[in-house]
Amino acid sequence: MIPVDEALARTLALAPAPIPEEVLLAEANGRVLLAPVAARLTQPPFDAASMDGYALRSADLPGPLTVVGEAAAGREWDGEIAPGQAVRIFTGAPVPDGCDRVVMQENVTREGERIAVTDASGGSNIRPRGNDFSEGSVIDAGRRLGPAELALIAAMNVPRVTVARRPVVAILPGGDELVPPGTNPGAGQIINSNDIAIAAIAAAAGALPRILPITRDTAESLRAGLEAAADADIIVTIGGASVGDHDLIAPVTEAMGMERAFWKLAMRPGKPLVVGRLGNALMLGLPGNPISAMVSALLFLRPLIERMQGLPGTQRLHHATLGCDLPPEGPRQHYLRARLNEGAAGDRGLPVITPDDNQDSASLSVMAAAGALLVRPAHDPARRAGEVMDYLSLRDWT
Ligand SMILES: Nc1nc2c(c(=O)[nH]1)N[C@H]1C(S)=C(S)[C@@H](COP(=O)(O)OP(=O)(O)OC[C@H]3O[C@@H](n4cnc5c(N)ncnc54)[C@H](O)[C@@H]3O)O[C@H]1N2
Ligand code: MOO
Repeated sequence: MIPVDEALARTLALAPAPIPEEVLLAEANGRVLLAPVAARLTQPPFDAASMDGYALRSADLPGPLTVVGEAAAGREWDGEIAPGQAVRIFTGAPVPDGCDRVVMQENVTREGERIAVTDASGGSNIRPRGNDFSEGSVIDAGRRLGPAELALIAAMNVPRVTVARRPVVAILPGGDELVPPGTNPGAGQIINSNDIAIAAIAAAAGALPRILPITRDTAESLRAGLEAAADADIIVTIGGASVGDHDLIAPVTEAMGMERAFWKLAMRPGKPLVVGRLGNALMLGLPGNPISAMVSALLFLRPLIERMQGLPGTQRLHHATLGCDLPPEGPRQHYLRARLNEGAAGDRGLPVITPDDNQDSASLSVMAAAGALLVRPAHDPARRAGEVMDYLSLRDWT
């Protein structure tokens, strides 16, 4: 069994280079930028008022002054004021030449065209030209676009962006015992619940998941399922990854010519994970136990999808203070379902993390209640409450 870090390195080494595609900005949320974006203009393009009020010369304060015109957003006043003059101005309007200050209207009294400033304290209330960005300013490639980046690129007057194509992930649940949610399970049958979770993890990482029909525990059925998935970028099977007589992933994929990167790793849960290349696709054979499948997907599928979009695909470890004593760890790196208490500030203000007593790799209720996976390296010595430990958040699945 290889260690988790080596297994992840071998998985990421399989990732093909990201494939660029151009999309409208309106379709780019959540996508990863593959080509840098350069601003086509300077923002703001002119010195702009940041308050509704009067534009004037500081030297003339406190007045009285004469209002000689009006400037609004989209309607500039293109004169130049003389000493003793002011221009009525609204937020976003270009500040007329000669003015070095906008006094907000609450600090001004006005009679006819005459104003006097009652309070001249405060700043200039002028946003200087280029205060936000200048023409040619660059947003680097390699970051995922969210609302703030989209607005910035739009303001830069760039309507289309080059992003990574979303990898297509075919998901193949397998097992004679599985029936879909909403059906009446017969004797020995259980509800297929894994595919939906794996699809959600894949989608959150930026992929396009496609759930395929449940395959049966025969080599023919599994082979047909794998063939139906062959044009995906990544094929993810669920179940049958272990060594039982009905666990067909290893023998069938081997017979189909899979180049294995590894099978089995020192990880708990998730030991039987198999990863490799099958035809033109990459393949991850996840273990069937629901928590094993989800943890394997978080640790391997998510980084692989990220790497295929040009992101690093590294795990985002956080720190927390342990809420209880723990016995020494076994030979596999352990990802324990744990509750995170952000309110109870532990050492250095870190949240307090406490693993659940039930670490069964089939217990979905524990997983759903957990906010975190506490990470314990293989052979980690006994730990005392109060020690600082690593964890993966289950809140930011992306
Ligand atoms: N002799 C050994 N037995 C097992 C070993 C081992 O090393 N030697 N490893 C164990 C570990 S660790 C795991 S994890 C499991 C994984 O087994 P498989 O990948 O072969 O999974 P299955 O046997 O097909 O299923 C396990 C369990 O999960 C349920 N399941 C499967 N698919 C779904 C689904 N889509 N939705 C909901 N539940 C699903 C299935 O009914 C089983 O209960 O092997 C151990 N055994
Ligand atoms: O590792 Mo299995 O993944 O214990 O449940």
